[in-house]
Amino acid sequence: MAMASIARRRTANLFSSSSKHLYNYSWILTRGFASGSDDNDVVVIGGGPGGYVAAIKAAQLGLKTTCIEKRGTLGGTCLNVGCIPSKALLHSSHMYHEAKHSFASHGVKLASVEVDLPAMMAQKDKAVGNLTKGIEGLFKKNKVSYVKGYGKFLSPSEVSVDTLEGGNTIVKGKHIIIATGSDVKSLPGITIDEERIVSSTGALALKEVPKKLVVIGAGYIGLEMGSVWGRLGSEVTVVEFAADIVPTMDGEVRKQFQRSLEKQKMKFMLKTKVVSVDTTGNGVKLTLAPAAGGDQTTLEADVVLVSAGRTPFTAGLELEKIGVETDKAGRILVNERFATNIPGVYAIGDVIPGPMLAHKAEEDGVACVEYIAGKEGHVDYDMVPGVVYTHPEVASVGKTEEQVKALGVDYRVGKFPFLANSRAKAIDDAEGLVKILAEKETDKILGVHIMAPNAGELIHEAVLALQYGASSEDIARTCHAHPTMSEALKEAAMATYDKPIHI
Ligand SMILES: Cc1cc2nc3c(=O)[nH]c(=O)nc-3n(C[C@H](O)[C@H](O)[C@H](O)COP(=O)(O)OP(=O)(O)OC[C@H]3O[C@@H](n4cnc5c(N)ncnc54)[C@H](O)[C@@H]3O)c2cc1C
Ligand SMILES: NC(=O)c1ccc[n+]([C@@H]2O[C@H](COP(=O)([O-])OP(=O)(O)OC[C@H]3O[C@@H](n4cnc5c(N)ncnc54)[C@H](O)[C@@H]3O)[C@@H](O)[C@H]2O)c1
Repeated sequence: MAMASIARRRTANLFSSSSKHLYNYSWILTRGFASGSDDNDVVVIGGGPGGYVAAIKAAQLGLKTTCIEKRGTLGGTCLNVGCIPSKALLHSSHMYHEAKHSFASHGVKLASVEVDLPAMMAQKDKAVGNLTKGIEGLFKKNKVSYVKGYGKFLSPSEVSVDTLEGGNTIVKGKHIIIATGSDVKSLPGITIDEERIVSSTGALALKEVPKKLVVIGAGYIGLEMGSVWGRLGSEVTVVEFAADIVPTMDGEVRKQFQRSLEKQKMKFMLKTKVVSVDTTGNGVKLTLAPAAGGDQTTLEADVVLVSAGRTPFTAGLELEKIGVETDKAGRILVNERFATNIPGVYAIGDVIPGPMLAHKAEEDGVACVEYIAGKEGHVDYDMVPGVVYTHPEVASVGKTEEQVKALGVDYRVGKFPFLANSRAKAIDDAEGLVKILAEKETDKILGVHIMAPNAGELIHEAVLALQYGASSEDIARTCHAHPTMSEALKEAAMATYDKPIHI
C-alpha cells in the first residue's frame, strides 16, 4: 500500500477515541497566507524539537515563519538539557566503565583509568553547543526568522515578546503554534536547588561524583542519569512509588532489565514514597515510607535527583487571555490537526497529551504545519518508539503483552535471546532479548520489545514493520546480514509464527 494512503488512513484515526477533544477546524483551510506583508503565516512559540522542526518545515512549505525562543539557544529541553547532554554523558561514562571493567577481558590492558569530570562535561557541552548552533544555521538556510525572548499572547494572532536584549516586540501571525514544552514535575515539600536536590538539569552538571545518589522515580530520567553516576562511582538507590520500574514497559522485559541494572549495583526501593527531605545537615536525609502506608525509614544521600515526571510548561503565555483550553494536568487540548479550541492557535510536543518524547514532538510539528499548508499530516502515537538509553538499552514499539491481553486479542509470542546471537557473543555483550507479539489469526505484529546494547537502533526495523502492518513472517523471510544483532529480530520473528534456527 502506498505511504500516502497509509498516512491518510492513520490520520483519520488519530485521537479517534477522544472525540471530546475534537474541535471544528473547517476554518483552517479557508484562511489565506500572508504575502508581502510583515505578518507571518506561521509563528512558533518555543524552539525545541517540536517548535524548531515545525518552523523549518513551515518555511520549506513556503510559509513566512518566525520562531520565538526565550532560552537564548535553540533546541529546547532536548538539545540543551535533555536528550543530547544525557546521551553524551551516558556514552562517556560507558566508555569509562568499559575501560575499567571490560577492556582487560578483551586483551586491552591499561595501567590506570581515571574520571576527568571537567573534561567529560566539556565534551558534553561541546556537543550541545555545536548542535544548538547548527539549528540557528538551519533557520538561516530556510529563512526562518528567530526572535530571542519570552512570548505571551495578546490575541490569537499577536504575541508580545519581551526580548532577551531588554526590549519588547510584537510578532503577528495568521497561525500560531504553541510549542513551549515541559518542565520538571516538583514534589511537595522537596525544593530543587540544583546542587544537593537536583532535577535532570542539575544531574547533567554535577561538579563531582556524589558518593551516594538517591533517585526519586524509576522512569527514563532516573534510570539514565542513575546509570551515568553509578558508572562513575556513585552508590545509586532508586526510590519508586509504583510496584515496578518504568511502569509502561513490557513486564517480562522489565524484569530482565531490572535484574541487569541490579547487577550494575543500582538498588531499587519499589512501592516506596519519599515523605520528607532534610537538607539542614551536610548531606540530605530522606524519610521514606511504604507507598501503601506503614513504618518510616531514613536514607542518606549526598545528592537527590527528582525525576518523577515532567509537566507541560505554559507559564507566562497568558493562555487564559485568549481562552485556550487545557486539561486538569495543564496539557493543551488539540484536535487531530493540532488545532486548539481557538481558531488559528495550535499546540504540539510535550505541551499536549501524548508521549513526552523529542521525536514525537518533531512528528507533531511537521504534521501540524502540513495541515496548516492544506496538506495531509501523518502522526500515529501507537507507532512512536520508546528507548531507555541505559546499557543494555531497552526499546519498544506498539503494545506490551499486558496491553494485548487487556485487549482480549489472541496472540503469539516469539522470543530470541542475544545469548544465542553470534554477533553479541563475538563482542561479549549478549545480555537481553527480542520479544515479538503478533495476532494469532493474522500474524500481524502488535508490539516489539528489545533489550540489547543497541536496542535503540535495532527497534526501527520493527517500527517500519508495524507502520506497514507487517506480519512476523514478513520479517522472518527478509534476509538479514550476518553477523548482526538484527538477526535476533529475524529469529524472534521466526519463533513467533514457526521455529527459530539458532536456539
Ligand atoms: C534529561 C532528559 C533527557 C531526555 N532524553 C530524551 C531522549 O533521549 N529522547 C527523547 O525522545 N526525549 C528525551 N527527553 C524528552 C525531550 O527532551 C522532550 O520530549 C522534548 O524536548 C519536547 O520537545 P518540545 O519542543 O515539545 O519542548 P521543549 O524541548 O521543552 O522546548 C520548548 C521550548 O520552548 C521555550 N519556551 C517555553 N515557553 C516559552 C515562551 N513563553 N516564549 C518563548 N519560548 C518559550 C523553552 O525555553 C524551550 O526551549 C528528555 C528529557 C529530559 C529532561
Ligand atoms: N530516553 C528517553 O526517551 C527519555 C529520557 C529522559 C526523559 N524522557 C522523557 O521525559 C519525561 C520525564 O522523565 P521522568 O523519568 O521524569 O518521568 P517518567 O514518567 O519516565 O518516570 C517517572 C517515574 O517516577 C515515578 N514517580 C512519580 N511520582 C513519584 C513519587 N512521588 N515518588 C517516587 N516515584 C514517583 C513514576 O511512577 C515513574 O516511574 C518522560 O516522560 C520521558 O518521556 C525520555
